[in-house]
Amino acid sequence: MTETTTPPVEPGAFREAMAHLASSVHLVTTDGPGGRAGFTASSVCSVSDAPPTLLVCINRGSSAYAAMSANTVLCVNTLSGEQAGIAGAFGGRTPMDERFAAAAWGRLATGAPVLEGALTAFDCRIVGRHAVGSHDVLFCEVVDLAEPGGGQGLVYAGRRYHTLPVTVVPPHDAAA
Ligand SMILES: NC(=O)c1ccc[n+]([C@@H]2O[C@H](COP(=O)([O-])OP(=O)(O)OC[C@H]3O[C@@H](n4cnc5c(N)ncnc54)[C@H](O)[C@@H]3O)[C@@H](O)[C@H]2O)c1
Ligand SMILES: Cc1cc2c(cc1C)N(C[C@H](O)[C@H](O)[C@H](O)COP(=O)(O)O)c1[nH]c(=O)[nH]c(=O)c1N2
Repeated sequence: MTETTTPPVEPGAFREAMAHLASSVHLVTTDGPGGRAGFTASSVCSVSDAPPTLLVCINRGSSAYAAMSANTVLCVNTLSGEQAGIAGAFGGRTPMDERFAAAAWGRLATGAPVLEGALTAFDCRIVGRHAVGSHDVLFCEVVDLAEPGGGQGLVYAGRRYHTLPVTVVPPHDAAA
């Protein structure tokens, strides 16, 4: 009997397909005994609102991985359209001190760096993790929120950054 096996999808073909998706862009930051670190992330998703929980996917090869693991806290800083430059700085190969020198930072409950002017920010404790392929999926309980910074969202799609257009919503009676 001849066995037929479906050829696996090549990583390059998967990434090519993924390049069609649009994602919000975040800086995931941490500080604590393992040191200060951060990276640009698009693989971030809401999991639950009770308790409020996000997931963050981090490549175990990332230079931020050891600090994220040791500190067990992180902040998801969601970027606005004016903050594409700092997404580049945190997107790899730039020394950590240079990444953090590119912006102003505060702190909330966990002590993880909170980006001033971020569209929104979620201060989190890492409550679970699951290794999948090259990445760890971090389950992050949200323990504090930043004041919204205002502005339009930054979107990564087609390997480029875009700013969401300003949407003018007509008043209810005008739309009737
Ligand atoms: N989830 C991730 O780890 C992730 C996401 C986006 C970009 N990146 C990295 O940023 C750099 C620039 O990315 P790009 O969009 O210009 O080109 P790309 O062709 O490497 O990636 C296209 C898309 O594939 C997905 N992707 C890329 N690398 C991945 C990985 N290692 N694991 C899971 N998904 C992955 C992302 O959705 C990305 O937008 C690359 O080094 C890429 O690996 C990583
Ligand atoms: C738009 C965009 C989106 C993402 C990334 C990059 C860019 C440009 N990178 C890659 C990540 O930012 C980069 O690998 C780290 O900064 C680690 O690089 P160093 O090891 O520090 O040089 C990334 N890495 C990761 O582990 N999870 C993710 O969700 C993403 N998303």
